[in-house]
Amino acid sequence: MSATLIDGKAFAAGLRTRIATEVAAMKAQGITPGLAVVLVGEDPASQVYVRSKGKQTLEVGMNSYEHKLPAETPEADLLALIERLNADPAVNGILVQLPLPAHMDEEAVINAILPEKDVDGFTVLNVGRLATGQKAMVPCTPLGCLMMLREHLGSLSGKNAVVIGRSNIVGKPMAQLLLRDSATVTIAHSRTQDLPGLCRTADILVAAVGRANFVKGDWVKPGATVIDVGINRTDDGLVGDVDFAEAEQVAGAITPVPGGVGPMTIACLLANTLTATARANGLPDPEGLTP
Ligand SMILES: NC(=O)C1=CN([C@@H]2O[C@H](COP(=O)(O)OP(=O)(O)OC[C@H]3O[C@@H](n4cnc5c(N)ncnc54)[C@H](OP(=O)(O)O)[C@@H]3O)[C@@H](O)[C@H]2O)C=CC1
Ligand SMILES: Nc1nc(=O)c2c([nH]1)NC[C@@H]1CN(c3ccc(C(=O)N[C@@H](CCC(=O)O)C(=O)O)cc3)C=[N+]21
Ligand SMILES: [Mg+2]
Repeated sequence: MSATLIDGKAFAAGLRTRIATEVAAMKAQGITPGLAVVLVGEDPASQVYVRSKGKQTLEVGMNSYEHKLPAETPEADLLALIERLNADPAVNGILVQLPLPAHMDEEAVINAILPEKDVDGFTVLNVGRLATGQKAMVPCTPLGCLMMLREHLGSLSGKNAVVIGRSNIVGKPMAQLLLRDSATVTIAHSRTQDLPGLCRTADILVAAVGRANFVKGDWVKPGATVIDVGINRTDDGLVGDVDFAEAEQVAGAITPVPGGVGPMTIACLLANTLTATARANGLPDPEGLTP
C-alpha cells in the first residue's frame, strides 16, 4: 500500500494564482496590498524564507517592504520600526521573522504589531479571537494545513485528530482550527505518555515537533491523513518530523518535506495579507482564503 501524496507545492501555486487575480482586481480600484517583513540578525534559514516571501509577494502583484536589522539592534529601535509600519497606510501586513535575538522580548515585540496588520496571527488579540470563534487573522502554517486537510478529506467533523507539538505558532493554533471544524482534538507534547499508541488513534495526524523522522510508520493508523510540519536540516538534506518512507506505506495520504506544508505557509501569508487589505478598505473577505 502507498499513500496519496498531498502536493503542497502545487496547492500553493494554485492559491497564489487566485490571490494574484484578486490583487489585480484591487489594483484596478487603486488599492495595492503591501507586506512588510522584518528580519533581525543573519540566521541563514530565516534569510532563505524571507527571500522567498519577498519574491512571491512581488509575483502576486503586491508591494514588498523588507527591513533587515543587525542582530544587536536595541529592542526599542525594533519597536519604533513597528510603530512606523503600523502607521503606514501602504503597509497592510507586518511579519516579524522569528526567532528574535535572545536580548529581545518576543511577546512584547509581537504584541506591538497592530492586530489588523498581524498577518501571522500571533498577537494575543488574534489568538483570543481564534479561540473564541471570532473573525481573526489565523497563523499561516496551521491555516495551510487546514486547507490541505479540507481539500483531501472534505469534512473533518468527528474525525480523531492528534497534533504533536504545543507551540504558539503551530501546535496550539492548529488544534484550534481542527476543533472549529468539529474534529475531536488531542494535543500531544514531550510529557505525553504512550505517544505511539495515541497516534494510532488518529484519523488526522499533524506532526510539529522539530525532530527529524520522529513519527514512525507503526504509529500511523492505516488510511490516516498525515500532515508533516517539521523542517529539519540533516546530512540527508531537508526532512520532516515524520519518517516518510515508513509512514507512506501505511497512511492514506501524506504531505512530503519539502513541497508540503512549507510552500502553503508562504501562500497563506499572502492570503492573509490580501484579507487584511480587504478589511482595511471595507471590502468583503476574499472567498476561500479564510477559515
Ligand atoms: N513548514 C512550516 O511552514 C513551518 C515549519 N516549522 C517546523 O515545525 C517544527 C515545529 O516547530 P515549532 O512548533 O516552532 O517547535 P517548538 O520547538 O516550539 O515546539 C515543539 C513541540 O514539540 C514537542 N516535542 C518535542 N519533543 C517531543 C517528544 N519527544 N515527544 C513529543 N513531543 C515533543 C514539544 O513539547 P514541549 O512543549 O513539552 O517541550 C513542543 O511542544 C519544527 O521542525 C519547525 O522547523 C515551524 C513553523 C513553520
Ligand atoms: N514570524 C514568522 N512567521 C513564520 O511563518 C515563520 C517564522 N516567523 N519563522 C520561521 C518559520 C518557518 N517557516 C517556514 C516557511 C516556509 C518554509 C518553506 O517554504 N519550506 C520549503 C523548503 C524551503 C527550504 O528548502 O529551506 C518546503 O518545505 O518545501 C519553511 C518554513 C515560517 N516561519
Ligand atoms: Mg519555537
